[in-house]
Amino acid sequence: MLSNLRKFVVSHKKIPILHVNNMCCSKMRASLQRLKSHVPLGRNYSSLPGLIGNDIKSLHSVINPPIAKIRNIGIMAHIDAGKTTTTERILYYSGYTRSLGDVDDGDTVTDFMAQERERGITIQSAAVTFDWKGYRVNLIDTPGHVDFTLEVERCLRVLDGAVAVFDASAGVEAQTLTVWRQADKHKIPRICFLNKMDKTGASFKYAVESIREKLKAKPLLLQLPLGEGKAFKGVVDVVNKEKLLWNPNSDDGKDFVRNPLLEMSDPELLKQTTEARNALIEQVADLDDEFADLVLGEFSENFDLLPAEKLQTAIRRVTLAQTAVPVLCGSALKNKGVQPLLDAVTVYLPSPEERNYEFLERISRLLLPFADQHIEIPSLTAGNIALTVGLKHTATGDTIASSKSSALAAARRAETEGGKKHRRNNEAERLLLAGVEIPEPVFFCTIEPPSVAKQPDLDYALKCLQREDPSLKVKLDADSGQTVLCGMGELHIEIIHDRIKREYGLETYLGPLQVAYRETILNAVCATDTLDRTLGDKRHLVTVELEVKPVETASVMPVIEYAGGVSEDLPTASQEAIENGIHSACLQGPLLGSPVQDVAVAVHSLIIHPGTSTTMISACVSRCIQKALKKADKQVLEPLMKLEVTVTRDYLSLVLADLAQRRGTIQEIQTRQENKIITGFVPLAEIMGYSTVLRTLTSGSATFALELSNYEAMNPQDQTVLLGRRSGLTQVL
Ligand SMILES: Nc1nc2c(ncn2[C@@H]2O[C@H](COP(=O)(O)OP(=O)(O)OP(=O)(O)O)[C@@H](O)[C@H]2O)c(=O)[nH]1
Repeated sequence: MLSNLRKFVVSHKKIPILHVNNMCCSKMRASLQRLKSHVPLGRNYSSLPGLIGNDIKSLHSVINPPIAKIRNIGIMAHIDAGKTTTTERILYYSGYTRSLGDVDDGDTVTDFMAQERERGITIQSAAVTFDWKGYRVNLIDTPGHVDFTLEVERCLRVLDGAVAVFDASAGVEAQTLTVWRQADKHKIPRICFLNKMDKTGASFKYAVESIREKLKAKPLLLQLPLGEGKAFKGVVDVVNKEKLLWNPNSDDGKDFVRNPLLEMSDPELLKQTTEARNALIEQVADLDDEFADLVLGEFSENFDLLPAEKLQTAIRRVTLAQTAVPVLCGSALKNKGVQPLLDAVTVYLPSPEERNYEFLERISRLLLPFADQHIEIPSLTAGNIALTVGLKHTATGDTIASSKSSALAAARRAETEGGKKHRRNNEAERLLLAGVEIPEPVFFCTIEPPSVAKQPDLDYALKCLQREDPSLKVKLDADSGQTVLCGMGELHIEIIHDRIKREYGLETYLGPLQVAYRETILNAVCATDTLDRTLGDKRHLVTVELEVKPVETASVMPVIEYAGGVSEDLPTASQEAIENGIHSACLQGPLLGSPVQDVAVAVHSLIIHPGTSTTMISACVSRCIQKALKKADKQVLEPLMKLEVTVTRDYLSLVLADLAQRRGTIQEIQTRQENKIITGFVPLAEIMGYSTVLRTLTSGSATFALELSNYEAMNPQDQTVLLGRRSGLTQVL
């Protein structure tokens, strides 16, 4: 079966651990089918002579470059900053494609899912491999829309470096902050690319300032733009004091000249560049002691004498140490500035051996990804990214070892290095790659197959999609027996629905989209319960006395406490049964059947008759908690979203008035060039279908980004309305 394609990273280190990640799973499935029938994508891949033709020999010679010459990088940004367009240029200049793809024409290499091409957005990450000036670059284009945050996260954990792309007219936008934080978490060295320098309103200074202020990063200005907006024609290389000008008559941007800045021809620009270079040298010297010694010793009198290579080496060190980020600029759409960006990737971002991965070596079937094409290869050296097929029991986030003993050995080593204590029977679990953090879904809706006979097919499709995308949750509604989809947003659920149709041939029906509420209690309540049941000749008897009380954890995992007498001599199996009972009871609150958040459960006493099964213990505890929750004063919590709307001045008051009607609270209104940026909070229930409303209100000129902030207590009136609607059975929002 081809349904189990998985992606992994192979390490340069000795430990045979395989890191599995299923990026591109469905894409690769599509590609395999496409490859079989030899239907090209309408793009020319002839720069890979002999490769797609299964010529393993010729391939072998190109797949194993020295590790120091490998760069595994991701491209990340806010939606629409231009990642895909930049990637297209990169592929073109590296010789991977022969023509320039265009997002707006729907013919890019990396956005090859039908939904991506139709909507002009990236949904799944796509991997491509190409060479640039003797370096092997494995590049992953990640989605920018907030609904697909998890996809970005699972890419980041296997990457060595990243290029953060910004819209130079907007600077740091909401989703940039999210991906930046994710990259911080995975300690990914980065380069910033200020794209869209050709756009009206583009401002290098503004964008750099926003990197400094919002991302709290130290930007290293390696370039200065030559003109902005319509006047943008090239860049100045600050490190080398050179001017890079693109030929205005060249329609693909391949033709550009690099000339040293001279006193005679460019006195003003030379002065400006020298100042920028001196500032850069001082900034790097502040961050790197070795460089500071060099600069203060040999070159203190005249920074002009400092060779560019020495400065580059120091910039590389601070980039790898993540104490600063190199900043470059250009316009991917107008084909300017992409080649120097590629140079910077090879010069400043790390090779796999400069990162602390400890992965492994071989697997039976290996594929090298070229977006939606792939080539089977016999083996791969460490440090590369590839795909594998046929893993039936793995899912996103798994780490695979070649053998249990190697995993244990590696775990032991990790333990020694980490210097932490660990339980013996848990050794293998220790050697996991940093897992992906799966965000909680905020929307749900029912999904029905076209007929009852198709239910197994739907279950299968959902199972496969969930393995690829753990942010999609599927559950069964115990009352109605319906399948329920839980997702990250309207777009997320829409795409899943569409994929079930296109990839699994099933026309399904979605129920109305509903908000995933939570519940909590406002006071502490005690309850007792006894379960006495005789099954066959066995008597099961349990009596429990417990207390549920409010605590502030912002989590649906209840805090569990035992009174002194209870925990003594409590067998592990009984303890597990109690905790299972507690957890299952807290999954369905008494108000809406939603998960209960912010509670602690204290077990005061427990009497178990000998021979009572653990299932009965769980059932008794669960029933007792339900009883206590019912008695308590209860509160519905609703998802509160952080909202950022970018709108022109003319429409500001309209948008604000509309937000007020949606129970929105405004945090601040900033001015960014001609635009106003509104940031605030609004309940999710009030913001469904907002994209259409905003488009209508502002004649399509405004954009917005939405992110879950927290769960907030609903006010009593709104709660009464909601409960009233729910008791009338289905709530339609
Ligand atoms: N003016 C200008 N427009 C650009 C530039 N780069 C991209 N665009 C346009 O910006 C829009 C978004 O470009 P994409 O490349 O799809 O952006 P993206 O970041 O990949 O978007 P997602 O994948 O959906 O997050 C398209 O209409 C592009 O034509 C640029 O350098 N200048």
